[in-house]
Amino acid sequence: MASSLSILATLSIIRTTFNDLIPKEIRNYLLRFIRRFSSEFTLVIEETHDGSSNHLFKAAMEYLGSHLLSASSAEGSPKRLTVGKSENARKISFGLDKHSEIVDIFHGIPMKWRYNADVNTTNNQPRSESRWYEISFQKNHAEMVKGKRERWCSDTIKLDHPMTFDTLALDGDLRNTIIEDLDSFINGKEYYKKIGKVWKRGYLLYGPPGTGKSSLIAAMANHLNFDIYNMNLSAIYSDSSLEYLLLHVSNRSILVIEDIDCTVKLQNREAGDQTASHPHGQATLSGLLNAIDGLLSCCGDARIIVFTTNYKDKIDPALLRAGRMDKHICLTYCTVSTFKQLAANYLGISNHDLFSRVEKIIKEISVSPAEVAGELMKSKDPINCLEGLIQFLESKASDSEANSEQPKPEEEGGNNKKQEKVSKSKGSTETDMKNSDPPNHNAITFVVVGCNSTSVGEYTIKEELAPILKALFMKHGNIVSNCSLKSMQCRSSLLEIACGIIHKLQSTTLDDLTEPQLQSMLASVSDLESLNLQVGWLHKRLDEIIEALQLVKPSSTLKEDDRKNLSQTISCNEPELSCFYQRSLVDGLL
Ligand SMILES: Nc1ncnc2c1ncn2[C@@H]1O[C@H](COP(=O)(O)OP(=O)(O)OP(=O)(O)O)[C@@H](O)[C@H]1O
Repeated sequence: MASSLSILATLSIIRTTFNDLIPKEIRNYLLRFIRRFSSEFTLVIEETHDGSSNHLFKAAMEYLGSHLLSASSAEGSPKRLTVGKSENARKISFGLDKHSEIVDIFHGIPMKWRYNADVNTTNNQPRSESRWYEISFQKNHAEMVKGKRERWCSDTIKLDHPMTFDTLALDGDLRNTIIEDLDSFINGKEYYKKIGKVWKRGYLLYGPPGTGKSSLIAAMANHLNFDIYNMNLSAIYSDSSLEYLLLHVSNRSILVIEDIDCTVKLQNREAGDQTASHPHGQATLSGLLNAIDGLLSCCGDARIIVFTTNYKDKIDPALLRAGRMDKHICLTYCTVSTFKQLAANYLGISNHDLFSRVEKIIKEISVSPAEVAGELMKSKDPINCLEGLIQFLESKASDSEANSEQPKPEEEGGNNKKQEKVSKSKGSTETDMKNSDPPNHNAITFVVVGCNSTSVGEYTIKEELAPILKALFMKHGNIVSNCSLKSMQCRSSLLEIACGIIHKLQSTTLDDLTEPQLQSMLASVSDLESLNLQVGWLHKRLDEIIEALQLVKPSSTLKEDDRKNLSQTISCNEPELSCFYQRSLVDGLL
């Protein structure tokens, strides 16, 4: 199976490139020409392409490296193979010797692989070596191979985008914070090695549509000179396909999984049926988690993985757990500062009499940078653009005024999902979506989830917390069995509080937690204990996290001497401790 997928992958990438480079008419002509005069079709994959290294060549090499030994037992296979192990590889890999061939069977079709190498000379002096693979198969199988490849083609696309940190409008310190984070990651190879952590970084970008999540990814890639691989999870039909694709993401690249909340209904790890929601099967949550923690981790140098979502609350907490997504970055509606940056970029002006009118409305309504950028692109004349923008903003303001006068479905007791989405994003706008606003660290939302409930055994709990409750029961048993409150409804609510706290810990890094937040969680846990819930383990973990927080946060109330004492007691230095807790706020808890 893996072998077939690998061939599919390699061929599909080749086909994508072939299709990209050669116009359709010429392609059709070439195919007709080949069909008329030859019974064999050959694809040539050279080591370099357009002056830079060819990913397809690497993919072919890796595929052969891991499959040659088994294929070489077939009759007529070459008697010589090359063998080696590169610095970052986990196992030995094999290669075809120069000018040798091997036949691999794919869906019953023989595919002939040939490896060639030639020395280029100038004035009879050897200068460089050209290497290439040839894959040949019978032309009458072309349609079948095409059909099999189709679904792969859309899965992984390498993107080029001109956005940079100079052209991306970001509020306040966000730009510098992100650049510093990227730089410290990219320069941190030795540091990661020293602390025994895989050299990878995960970012979660969240915020309403059009606030620049994709643009930020492009700016990150351009800053680091990384490739971008955009993966559409809903088009991946199995974990092994996912695994294969991830294995073939090159080093120094950003793997992007956009709209993680809605592109795919990843099955929960506890759910047994992994194919129910898709007729062809589907990548699972555990497959993705394995890929992030395992595969992606061990095969290569610097890797960045980025998830984007419009609704952070809808993401499975397991994906948000600290250590998987190291940084959560909130992108927000347009502020005065982002508007000024956009005006400078698009219109080349840093001030104008009309600015004050734009700024006044922008402060009052939620408008995305994409919407503002759209207006600023409508004319070459700055005044026309600004007047158009003011008109647009005014009509948006009057629309939102009219909407706010309509009774909301929730107020009417309705349960309309679409409306729920709208009111949720409006809520976010008013609270934490403006990236200029300081984060409200003391406002704890334990349960930041939707309103659908589900049953876990005899208890009813918010759908999003169900996986946590199941894991909690597995590890700690029925913690409410001795509870002094007897009704299932009350017990369910208490379980929801405990799960809400765990959800919060799972989805936050130590950097983003404050002592008052933790003290408030601790107070809730003490209340639960006073009602005889068995949550001593959670109490203990919160105590540990508070200690760690005091140690790693210079702004905490701990005096320097206390900090040193604490550091000695825990026998861990500050960066180690910070790093440890980034990934293990909840490790072992469930
Ligand atoms: N912060 C920004 N600075 C400059 N341009 C922006 C910014 N945000 C959005 N834009 C413009 O709006 C367009 C759409 O933005 P982008 O696709 O990055 O938003 P998004 O948050 O990824 O949207 P979605 O959630 O719908 O995928 C971009 O191509 C860019 O031209």
